[in-house]
Amino acid sequence: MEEQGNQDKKKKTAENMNVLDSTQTVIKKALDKLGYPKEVYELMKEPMRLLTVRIPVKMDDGSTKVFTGYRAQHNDAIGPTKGGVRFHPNVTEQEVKALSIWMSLKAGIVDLPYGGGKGGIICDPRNMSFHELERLSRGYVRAISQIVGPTKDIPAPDVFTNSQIMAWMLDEYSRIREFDSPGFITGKPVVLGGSHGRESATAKGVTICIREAAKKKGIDLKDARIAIQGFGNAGSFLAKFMHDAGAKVVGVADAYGALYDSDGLDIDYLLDRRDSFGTVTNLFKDRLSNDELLEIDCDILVPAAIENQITEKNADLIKAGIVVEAANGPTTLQATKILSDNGVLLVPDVLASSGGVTVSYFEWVQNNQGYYWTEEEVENKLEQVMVQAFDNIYRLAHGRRIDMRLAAYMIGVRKMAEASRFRGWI
Ligand SMILES: NC(=O)C1=CN([C@@H]2O[C@H](COP(=O)(O)OP(=O)(O)OC[C@H]3O[C@@H](n4cnc5c(N)ncnc54)[C@H](O)[C@@H]3O)[C@@H](O)[C@H]2O)C=CC1
Ligand SMILES: O=C(O)CCC(=O)C(=O)O
Repeated sequence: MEEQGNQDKKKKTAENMNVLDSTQTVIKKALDKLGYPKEVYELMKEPMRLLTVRIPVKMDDGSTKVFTGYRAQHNDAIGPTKGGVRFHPNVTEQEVKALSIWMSLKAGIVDLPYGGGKGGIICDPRNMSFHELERLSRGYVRAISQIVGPTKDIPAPDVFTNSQIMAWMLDEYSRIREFDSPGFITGKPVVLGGSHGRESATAKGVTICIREAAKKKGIDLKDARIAIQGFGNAGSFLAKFMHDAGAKVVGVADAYGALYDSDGLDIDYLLDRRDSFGTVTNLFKDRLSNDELLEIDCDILVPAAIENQITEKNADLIKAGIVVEAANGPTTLQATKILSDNGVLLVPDVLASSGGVTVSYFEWVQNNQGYYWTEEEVENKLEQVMVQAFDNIYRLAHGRRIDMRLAAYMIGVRKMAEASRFRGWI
């Protein structure tokens, strides 16, 4: 089946699609607005540490394949670094670096005692067997074991990784260190010390942001029309929460195309039929393209898949009045400006998707204290954190007449800059 990524077509434009470059641009603006000297930007523009590893894996057919992986640690002035591990064919060093910076910003925004980290392996798990994936996951942990750990850098799930992969990684780490160490990783199965509510946490956080943004725009969520690009962990739970809230989910997309129904899709059926990689559209003949999904008539649009989906090519064609970024980096800077000029309320990734790392933090705290919370406790705490974070950023954006992305970066970098200064690094 042909993947519908529209990357190649988009690369031909002059628009800057380099996610690291774009992030650096906004970090610089945020630090300038906060009045920090240029040394602070020099420190923050790149991760402090990046490890590249080569992981040999015995494949089921007896051959050996060598995979390239990365772990980036952006800044550990506040505490251990933290962030997911992505298994995807398009993983690059630049992407992992940008993703680690975004994790630092998220930690600042929701006030967690962490810096940002992120990992990735160039691979396509959709074409690998269960056992090959286990060997790859364990090999990655062996390769990065020196720089990670519960007080150093704590991995978690991201695109095409899940609680099973976290379980193998935990087991491998515990074997290397010769003690059981649940706080090494989050997003684990609950029976291995995972937190209730972590699986749905990213989507819960996005749901709270949608609710708050809808209030600002005077949109009633009941009967609001929503389109979601991505039907994996973030996108599928979100579809369920929106459906349960009475909204009409009129469009969903995965890597192979999109489904649309102006009367609302049958979300329970789609959830039942989707596979573990968030694929569901392949079951239908009548599909739209991913590009078409972004442009459908709806009130709320949620990119929940990969980077660089909303660009200067399609930003003007977006009909939604609210765009909430569940994915990391789905909108280019040029497109951010176009949406803002068009009066679209854009809730940026570093805020909207921070529910995942927030509950990961709760998981780590529960592991450290050996005392576990109910799902209700987790959800109440997440609600408080997200509402506060949304309010801080919305108020700053309005007060300073800037877009919410810049406001989020200003709030996200501040504590890290202060901690780095107190440590005497800058
Ligand atoms: N899982 C988590 O806790 C968090 C995830 N995120 C972000 O949310 C986004 C989605 O992540 P998950 O739902 O966890 O991943 P997932 O692996 O569960 O699902 C990924 C979805 O994206 C689709 N997809 C993959 N390649 C695509 C392409 N080239 N074009 C269009 N769609 C494509 C897949 O078909 C699938 O539906 C990512 O940007 C991730 O970094 C952000 C914060 C936390
Ligand atoms: O749960 C975590 O620690 C990290 C989640 C993540 O990778 C992200 O927010 O992009």
